[in-house]
Amino acid sequence: MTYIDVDGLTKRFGDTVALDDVSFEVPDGEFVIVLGVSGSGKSTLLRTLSGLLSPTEGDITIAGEPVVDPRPEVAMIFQQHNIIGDMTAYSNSLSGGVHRSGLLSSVLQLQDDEEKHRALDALDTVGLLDEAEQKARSMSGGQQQRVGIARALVQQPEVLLADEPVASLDPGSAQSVMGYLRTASEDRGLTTFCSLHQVNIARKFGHRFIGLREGKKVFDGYRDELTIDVIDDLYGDIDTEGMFVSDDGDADAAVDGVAST
Ligand SMILES: Nc1ncnc2c1ncn2[C@@H]1O[C@H](COP(=O)(O)OP(=O)(O)OP(=O)(O)O)[C@@H](O)[C@H]1O
Repeated sequence: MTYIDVDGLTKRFGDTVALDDVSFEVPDGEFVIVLGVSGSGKSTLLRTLSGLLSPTEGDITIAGEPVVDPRPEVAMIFQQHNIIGDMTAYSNSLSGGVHRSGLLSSVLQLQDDEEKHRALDALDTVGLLDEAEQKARSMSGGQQQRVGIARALVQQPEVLLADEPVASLDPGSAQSVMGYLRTASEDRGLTTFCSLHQVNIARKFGHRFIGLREGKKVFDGYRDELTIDVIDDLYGDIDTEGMFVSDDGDADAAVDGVAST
C-alpha cells in the first residue's frame, strides 16, 4: 500500500530549480536512501517531505494526508546532531516528546512516566542505555548522532527523515550509526528516507534508492539495480570505482553485526 506519494514535485528558489518534477510512491515501512552529488536536491526533497518547505508545484501526501506543515508523525534527523551538549543523553532523548507533551513540560521535565520510559527505550534501541546519564558534550560524534536518533524516536514518528546523518563521521562510526538507524526503522516499522554521500554505505544499508541529478529523479530502484553504471550516471566525472564494492553489502548481516557490537 502506498504510504508516501510524491507527485510532480518541483521546488524553485528564485532561478534555481532544486527539484524538477519529481514523482514516486513509497509503501509503508520502506528504507529509502537518496543519492546524488552536492546540490542535486537531496536536502530539499527531505525538507519538503517534512513540511519544512512547501513545494512550488506538485503534491506530497503521507498516509493520504497532504503535507502542508511539519507534523509529529514525521521526525527529522540532521547532520549536525542538533542535540544540547550540556544535557544528558537521557534529557536530550526525552526532549523528542516536546511535540506531544508541550514545551513547558519539556523544559521543566514534567513528562509522564510513559514518556520517560519511551526515552530510555529509544536510548536502548541505539545502544546507549548505559550512557543515559552522560552529558552529550562528552560523547563521540557517532554517539551524539545516536542520541539524535533516540530523540527522533521519542517523537513516536511513522516517518523518519535523516538528512546526511553520517556526513561528519569517520567510516566506522558512520556504519555503526547507519546500522542503528536501520534497526530502529525496522523494529518500529518506520518508513525512512536517508540522504547519503557515501555510496558504499548506501549500498550496505539501503533497501530502495532514489537518485537525483540537478533536481531530477534519474534513478529509482532496489539494491540489485544500483549498478556501477547507475552510480557513474549519478556522479558523472567523479571517480566512482572506489565507491562501489561488489556484493559485500548484505544489509541484514551489516545490521546484525552492528547490533551485536
Ligand atoms: N534556501 C535556499 N535558497 C536558495 N537556494 C537553495 C536553498 N536551499 C537549496 N538551494 C539550492 O537548491 C539546490 C539543491 O540544494 P540541496 O541542498 O537540496 O542539495 P543537496 O543535494 O542536499 O546538497 P548537499 O549534498 O551539498 O547537501 C542547490 O543549487 C542549492 O544551492
